[in-house]
Formats: sequence, structure tokens, C-alpha cells
Amino acid sequence: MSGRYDYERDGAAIYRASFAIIRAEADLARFSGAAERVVVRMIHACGMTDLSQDVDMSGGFAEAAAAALRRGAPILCDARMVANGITRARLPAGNEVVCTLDDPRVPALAEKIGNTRTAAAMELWRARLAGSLVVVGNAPTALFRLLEMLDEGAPLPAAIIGIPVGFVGAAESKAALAADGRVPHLVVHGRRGGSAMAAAAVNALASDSE
Ligand SMILES: C/C1=C2N=C(/C=C3N=C(/C(C)=C4\N[C@@](C)([C@@H]5N=C1[C@](C)(CCC(=O)O)[C@H]5CC(=O)O)[C@@](C)(CC(=O)O)[C@@H]4CCC(=O)O)[C@@](C)(CC(=O)O)[C@@H]\3CCC(=O)O)C(C)(C)[C@@H]/2CCC(=O)O
Repeated sequence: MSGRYDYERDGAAIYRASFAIIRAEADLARFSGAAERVVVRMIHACGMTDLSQDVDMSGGFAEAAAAALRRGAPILCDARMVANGITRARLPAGNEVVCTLDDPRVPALAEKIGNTRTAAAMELWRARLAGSLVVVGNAPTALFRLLEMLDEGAPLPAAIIGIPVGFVGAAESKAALAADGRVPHLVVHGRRGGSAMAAAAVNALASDSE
């Protein structure tokens, strides 16, 4: 050991210790298998062991999302922060990770539909939506717009991770997804959520290893 601070320097050991602390402190009784690993990794990303009480996964969500990834489904993300947080080396089929927010058509599209840029960026997902894994970690308007697109007959994704964060529309958009029932889903009810947590959920689903 060198330096005046005594701290763990081994990355693998840090992960092992973190996951052990989470499993000791969090109430994970409602979850098993892949679903449990998803919740553990989401807690790992935010540091809040009470998060598990707000997690709502529809039956078969983890299996449907993991199977879609193994089939090579694209991962459609609302924000670059979500896309950048996904560990490419864990993905089982070299899955394409897509964020259309920077597409030059988006600002005009947002103006035209009278919505945010993140919501407008969803329009550019249509051709890839069927069987995809959708991941909304930031923008409530994106999640609302996705549900509207499904109402309009857009193809169904294989699974939706809907965990936007915030104070305006976040809780409401997640409640709407949970009530919708058309697609296997993961939500965190209330204000909590965010890009790091959403990326962590994908990373947990992408591989059996922690
Ligand atoms: C209202 C918005 C919210 N953003 C939140 C939190 C964070 N956003 C960050 C950043 C850098 C981005 N947010 C945008 C998506 C931007 N944020 C919005 C919008 C104005 C509307 C979305 C909505 O309400 O549904 C949205 C712009 C838009 O027109 O869609 C972003 C695109 C803005 C930009 O840089 O142009 C950008 C995303 C960049 C990317 O691709 O990754 C933060 C990092 C804020 C910061 O800079 O401090 C932070 C990240 C949180 C996270 O974990 O993802 C809220 C709180 C989610 C908020 C929506 C709800 C609310 O209560 O206000």
C-alpha cells in the first residue's frame, strides 16, 4: 500500500463488497434470478438501498428483455447519457445502441409536433421498434410519447425500461407505463430514476455475470 489513505484499490473487490452490502441491506425478497440482479445493479448505480420498494417489474420482464438482447435486439435510448452508460463488452450479440437525440431532423420535428426534443427523437425509432429493448432514463415526455406512438399502432418493443427521473411528469409517465400492460416493463415508481440507473439495468440484463 502507498499513500496516506487506506482504501480498497482492487476494482473487482470493490464491486464484490458493494454487491454484498446491497444484498445485506436491501429488501430483495420480491425478486429472484435476473430480476434480482437488475435491482441490485440499479441500487449500485444510485446508492439507495430502499429503492427496491419502488421497483415494479411486470411478470417475465427480465426474461423477455434478456432474451431480446440475446437475439440481437437494438437498444433504443432516450438520452446519450443512457447510451454511454451501457457496457458494450457485456452485450451478448454486439447489439446496436441507438440514441436519435442528435439527429439533425429532431429540432424541426420537435417544433412540428409541439413537444420536447427527446419526445421528437422517438419518431426516428419507428423502423427499429419491433422487438427492441427501449430504455428511457431521463425524459418523461419521451415515455409519454412512446405510449402515444404505441396507441397509434407503432410496432411493439420486446420490453421497456421506463425510469425517467424528476418532478414534472416522471411519476405520472411511469404510472402510465405500468398501467398500460402491452409490453413487459420495468419502472421505479415516484420521482427517482435516471440515466445511470437505466444503464445499470441494461448492464445487469446483458450478462449473467456480476
Ligand atoms: C425537463 C428536462 C429534464 N432533465 C432532467 C435531468 C437531467 N437532464 C440533464 C441533461 C444534460 C439533459 N436533459 C435533456 C434530456 C433535457 N432535459 C429536460 C428536457 C428539457 C425535456 C425532457 C422532458 O421533460 O421529458 C430535455 C430537452 C428536450 O428538449 O428534450 C437534454 C437533451 C438537454 C440538452 O442538453 O440539450 C440533456 C440530455 C443529454 C443526453 O443526451 O444525455 C441533466 C444531466 C441535467 C444537468 O445538466 O444538470 C440531468 C440528468 C438526469 C439523468 O439521470 O438522466 C429531468 C430532471 C429529468 C427533467 C425532467 C423532469 C423534471 O422534473 O424537470
